[in-house]
Amino acid sequence: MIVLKLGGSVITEKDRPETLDGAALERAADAVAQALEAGLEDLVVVHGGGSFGHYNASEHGVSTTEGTHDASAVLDIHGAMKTLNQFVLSRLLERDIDAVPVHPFSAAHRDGEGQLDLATGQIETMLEEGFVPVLHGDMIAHAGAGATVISGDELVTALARDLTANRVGLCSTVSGVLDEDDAVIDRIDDFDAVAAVLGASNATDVTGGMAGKVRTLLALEAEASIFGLDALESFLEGENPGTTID
Ligand SMILES: Nc1ncnc2c1ncn2[C@@H]1O[C@H](COP(=O)(O)OP(=O)(O)OP(=O)(O)O)[C@@H](O)[C@H]1O
Ligand SMILES: C=C(C)CCOP(=O)(O)O
Repeated sequence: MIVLKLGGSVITEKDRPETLDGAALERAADAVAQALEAGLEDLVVVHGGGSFGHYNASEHGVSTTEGTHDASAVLDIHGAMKTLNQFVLSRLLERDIDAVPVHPFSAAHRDGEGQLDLATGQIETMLEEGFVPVLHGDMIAHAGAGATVISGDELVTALARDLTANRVGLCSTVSGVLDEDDAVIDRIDDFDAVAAVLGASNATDVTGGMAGKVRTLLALEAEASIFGLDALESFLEGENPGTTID
């Protein structure tokens, strides 16, 4: 089974509020369709926010740790993510992929320690029935904080662990984690060894950019690959492009 994240920085124009990168999303959808046609059976797709969600969250002062009790703020952020989810679903459906939505707001929460609890029974059943579940970064209820943001990266790690994924891929706008000379780092197994080169996103981002991504993926037992859109096909074919986090 593969858990694949389509980064918001790839499928949207991250520096222009609520703007899709239509061409990039079409390319990603083509690569997914090709892999399914070639025999890939179990695939869970997660997408990030890019210019949907992050701007709204930032305007409302909400992040993965700073919550809100204002339902209209929750709906604003959740609504933006659902709009993007609808775009992703429709591009997949156009390619005859049986993609169905899973909205984390109704399927997950954090406890008082910030620990994530994500229901996965419905996702397992969707997979067994031949669907491709498509989740997204979202807002979720958070004990003691109202509701906070959950990133697609956190969802990827929780899904990979709970569904025992064989392969985990994060398709982002960069060809991997880059070092100080902008060369792709082949493998990362220690946060401190690369902390100096890990930055936030270069656009509005409430979930920590590349530093947040690497930290989250290091907590996962399975290996994960971070790569660019050019390498999505090769990842889905079984290669390990970009940076491997283990
Ligand atoms: N060392 C680094 N190597 C690569 N990218 C880095 C590095 N440090 C910071 N970045 C930034 O991290 C960004 C990727 O993180 P970002 O969270 O934006 O990706 P994403 O997951 O594709 O998008 P989203 O969070 O919207 O889903 C890059 O576009 C770049 O600006
Ligand atoms: C900003 C929101 C609501 C979700 C962000 O998810 P990410 O882009 O995967 O970090």
